[in-house]
Amino acid sequence: QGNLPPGPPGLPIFGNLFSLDPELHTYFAGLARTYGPIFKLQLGGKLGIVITSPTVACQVLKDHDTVFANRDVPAAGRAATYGGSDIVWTPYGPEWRMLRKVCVMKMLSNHTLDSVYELRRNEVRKTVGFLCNRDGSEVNVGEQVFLTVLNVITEMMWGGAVEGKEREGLGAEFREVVAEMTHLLGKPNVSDFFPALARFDLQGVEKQMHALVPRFDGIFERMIGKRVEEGNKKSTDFLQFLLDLKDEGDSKTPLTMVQLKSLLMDMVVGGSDTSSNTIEFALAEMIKKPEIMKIVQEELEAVVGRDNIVEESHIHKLPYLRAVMKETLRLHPALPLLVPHCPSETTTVGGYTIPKGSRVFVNVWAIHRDPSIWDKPLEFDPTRFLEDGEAKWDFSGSDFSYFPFGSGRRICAGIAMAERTVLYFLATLVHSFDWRVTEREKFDVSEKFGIVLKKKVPLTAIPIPRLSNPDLYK
Ligand code: HEM
Repeated sequence: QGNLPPGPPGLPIFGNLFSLDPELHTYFAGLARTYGPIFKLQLGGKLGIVITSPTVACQVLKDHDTVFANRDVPAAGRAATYGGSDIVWTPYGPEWRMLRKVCVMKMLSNHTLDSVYELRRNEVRKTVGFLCNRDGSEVNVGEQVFLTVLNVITEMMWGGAVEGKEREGLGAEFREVVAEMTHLLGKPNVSDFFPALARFDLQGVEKQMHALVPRFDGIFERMIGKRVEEGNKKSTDFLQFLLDLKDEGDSKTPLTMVQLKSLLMDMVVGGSDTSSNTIEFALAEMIKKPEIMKIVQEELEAVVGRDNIVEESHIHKLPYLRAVMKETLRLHPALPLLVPHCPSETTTVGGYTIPKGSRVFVNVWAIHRDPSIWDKPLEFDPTRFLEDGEAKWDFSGSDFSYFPFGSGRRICAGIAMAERTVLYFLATLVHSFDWRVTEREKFDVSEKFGIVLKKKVPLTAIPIPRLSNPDLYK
């Protein structure tokens, strides 16, 4: 086994499995204080390795990137994505490269995103209208933001194919299924820790996931069937692009129907909760610190004006708001442990042996709060990302003290989309409304762990219109 990293003592057979705290990110941060920036946990038959420093993270995600650009696919992940045929779970190799290229260079490129701005705008404007008509009553902010982000994604996937009541129904259905899927993905599963027991699916995680997938698959099949029947070659949405690509089939690694559906799944599951939880946390932090909200509103007034509405083209002129997004992702990175990596061969990192097949967690949440890197790390202070910080810390993953989207080959495939969605939507919410909350909620920004981090108590607030002209809300 070589020189394995240190770690807490465990029980025979089960190792440290029974001492796992459900809030894994804080639990791991606590263990790192005792065992250092690289430590091990025996999770039944599986070795878990936790990385908690920029130096070691750099070795994993940069120096040995190709070795660690693999995944140890959990049973729930496999069940959710047609056997792991999507970008997130496909092993590093030609198929993953093809999927990534399709996604990053075509579907989520700046060019494509520009061409579908109108769709994002429509959805955001609809939500603004809805919020304006709440007549001083509370709204569940996370729910509204999620539904909007999801509508943007589905619009981009298959355009205006779904309208009216069917659309509302789909929104509610998707929210429920995404929530249950992320819950199952974040839940420790005996099948993953004792592969010999996997076929018994003792906790029923796979069974539950298999029951959820058809609810998406049915919708995907319906949309695909409709499109193929109509032969709508004029559409410029993702679905048409993917169907054309599949039909071309001339490359060495052709796109299969299963991969096509898995890509749709990645968009829905990977793109919705992440962006909407980030917006919810950002708003909650600004409600907690009204002086920051005021600066953002002043910046918006100077750039957009009170007698005008925010457009996506404004977001490049809003450095303070961008700093708010960065600071939100520093304190509340949407994927606090990234998506676990897995070395394809035994490798030495930080002087220790990391055996092939281990499950490697990079605790980006803890690095983002490390007092040896960040001044007053627990304070929400966007100014640290202005001036020198603006260039120093970006989303590219080149600085291992700040990398909320990961780094290296497996870095998030949706950064450009996430940036636009979060900045544009957040700007609109803060520009169009003042947000009033009850005393209790004013100070609450606590988190609940999951593969996607979320607010422990959903943010409920009253939107108070603040623009000069009621017509701006139509
Ligand atoms: C604020 C929003 C978001 C954050 C913070 C975020 C963060 C991340 C992180 C940390 C990873 C894992 C990196 C690793 O494995 O080391 C990831 C992977 C991924 N993200 Fe995002 N993400 C966001 C939004 C999105 C959006 C909008 C999409 C697409 C519509 C998306 C698609 C993906 C995909 C497909 C992967 C898997 C990449 C691979 O394994 O090659 N994400 N994201």
